Amino acid sequence: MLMDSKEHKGKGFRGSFAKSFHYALEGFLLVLKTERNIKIHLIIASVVILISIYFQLSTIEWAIVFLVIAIMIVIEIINTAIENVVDLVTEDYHPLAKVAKDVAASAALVFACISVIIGVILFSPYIIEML
Ligand SMILES: Nc1ncnc2c1ncn2[C@@H]1O[C@H](COP(=O)(O)OP(=O)(O)OP(=O)(O)O)[C@@H](O)[C@H]1O
Repeated sequence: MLMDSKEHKGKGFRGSFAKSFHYALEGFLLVLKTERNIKIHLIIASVVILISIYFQLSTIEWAIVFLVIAIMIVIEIINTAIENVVDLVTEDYHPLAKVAKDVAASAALVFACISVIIGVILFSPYIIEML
């Protein structure tokens, strides 16, 4: 059984959980350090948060803002993982490597477009009111 084999290796639940958390954090820091796109997303997210503070969004609007930011960041993280796996499989040009990377990147593009639409829906009433 899984539990038995883990206990056999001397890894209790807490030990393995702490290790998993550590590796996940390492992964996130690596993405932050190496991926240009994630830096751009974080800068845009900071600007959106400042605008949201200025307009004093409602609780549900804040929840939408954070959800959109979180989904965008998660897509970039998964995209980075896919890119690395593709590079691990082949360093040569391969049509399937191109498909995998381009399709993964398209997820970020599609959600970026959706985010803009959500942003327009969310902020346009505040902007119109200001005019
Ligand atoms: N092994 C490969 N075979 C075929 N095409 C590839 C391969 N590696 C990359 N490409 C093509 O080059 C594009 C850019 O790939 P690359 O690995 O440089 O990602 P990137 O543009 O640096 O992504 P990001 O900016 O998110 O890190 C891919 O979207 C794909 O079209």
